[in-house]
Amino acid sequence: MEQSIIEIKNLVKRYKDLLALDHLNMEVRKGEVFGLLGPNGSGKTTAINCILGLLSYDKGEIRVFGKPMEADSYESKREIGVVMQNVAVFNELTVIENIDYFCGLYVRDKKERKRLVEEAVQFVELEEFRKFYPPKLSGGLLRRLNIACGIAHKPKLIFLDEPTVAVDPQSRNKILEGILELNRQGATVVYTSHYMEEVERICSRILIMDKGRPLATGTKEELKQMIKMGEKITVDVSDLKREELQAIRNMQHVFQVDYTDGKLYVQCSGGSHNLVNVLGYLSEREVSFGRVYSELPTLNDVFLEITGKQLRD
Ligand SMILES: Nc1ncnc2c1ncn2[C@@H]1O[C@H](COP(=O)(O)OP(=O)(O)OP(=O)(O)O)[C@@H](O)[C@H]1O
Repeated sequence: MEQSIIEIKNLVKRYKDLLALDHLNMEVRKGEVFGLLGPNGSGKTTAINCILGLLSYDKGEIRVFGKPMEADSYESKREIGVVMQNVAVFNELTVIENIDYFCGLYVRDKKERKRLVEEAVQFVELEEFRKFYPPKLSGGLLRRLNIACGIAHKPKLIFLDEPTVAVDPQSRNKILEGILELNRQGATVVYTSHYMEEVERICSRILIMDKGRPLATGTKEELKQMIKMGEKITVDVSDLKREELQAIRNMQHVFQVDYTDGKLYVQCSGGSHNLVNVLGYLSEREVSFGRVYSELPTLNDVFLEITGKQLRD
C-alpha cells in the first residue's frame, strides 16, 4: 500500500449558514498528481485552506505526512508549496527578488537559496525577465512567477489551485508540463481545476466534488467505468426504418438511441463489440451508411452523469 500524504476524514466546514464542506473524505498518496475537480463554489479552495491549517473547521480530521495538521505544524508546512488562485507577488520587487523572498521563508542559507532561486527561474523559463517588475509581465508570465515563488524551496507536497485560469495556451502548456516535471522529480501534487481536459491530461487520480461533498474518486479509467455510458457511436444513415431503429434499441449494451437529420446516435453501456454489432446489423439489413465514428466517454460525461450538470455551468 502506498503511503498516504494527506488523509481527510469527514471534514465539515461552515461559513455561517453555508455548508462549504459536507463530510469530505479524501486521500492523497505519495507520488500522485491528485486532481480536485468541481464547479465554482464546490469547496475546492476551502478544502485546501483547511489542509494547510489556514482555516479552522467545524468537524473532521486532517493528517498531512501522517501527522495531524494544525495552524502551528511548521515542520510539515516547510515541506509544502502553495500556488494559490490569485497571483500573490510584490509589485515593488523584481522577478528574482520575489522568488528569493518566498524561498527565504523556508531556506535561510543565502548560497543555497541563490542556487534554488536560479533553478526556479529556469524551471518556469523566466530567465529573460529576471529584473522585470511584475506589472510589466503578461498574465501567463505572472502565473509562472507565482509558481516559481511557490516551488523554489523544493517542497515534497505542492498545491496548485487553478493555476491556469486566464492563461494563454502556450503558458498553460508550459505550466502543465512543469507540474508533471515536478512530479517526476518526486513531488506529490494536488491540483484543483474546473478544466476537465487538464485534469484528464495530468492527474493520476481524481476526486469529483460538488456542493462540498465528494461524489466519486478514482483514476480516469475507474471513473469512466462508474458510469453507465460506454462508447458513443454516430453513423450517417439516410434512411432507417422504424423497426430497424427498434432492433438497434433492443441490442445488448445499447441504452439510448436517437435518429435525427440522417444521423444515428447510439449510446452504449460498456460491452466490447458495440460498433461491430451496430454496423453488422445495418449491413445485414442492407442499409447503406456513410461516415461512422465512435467516441469513448470523457471525464465530462462522467461529471455530467454524476452531478447532473456541466462543469462550466
Ligand atoms: N470566506 C468566506 N465566507 C463565506 N463564504 C465563503 C467564504 N469563502 C468561500 N465561501 C463560499 O463557500 C463555498 C465554497 O467556496 P470555495 O471557494 O471553497 O469553492 P471553489 O470550489 O474553490 O470555487 P472556485 O472554483 O470558484 O474557486 C462557496 O459557496 C463560496 O461562496
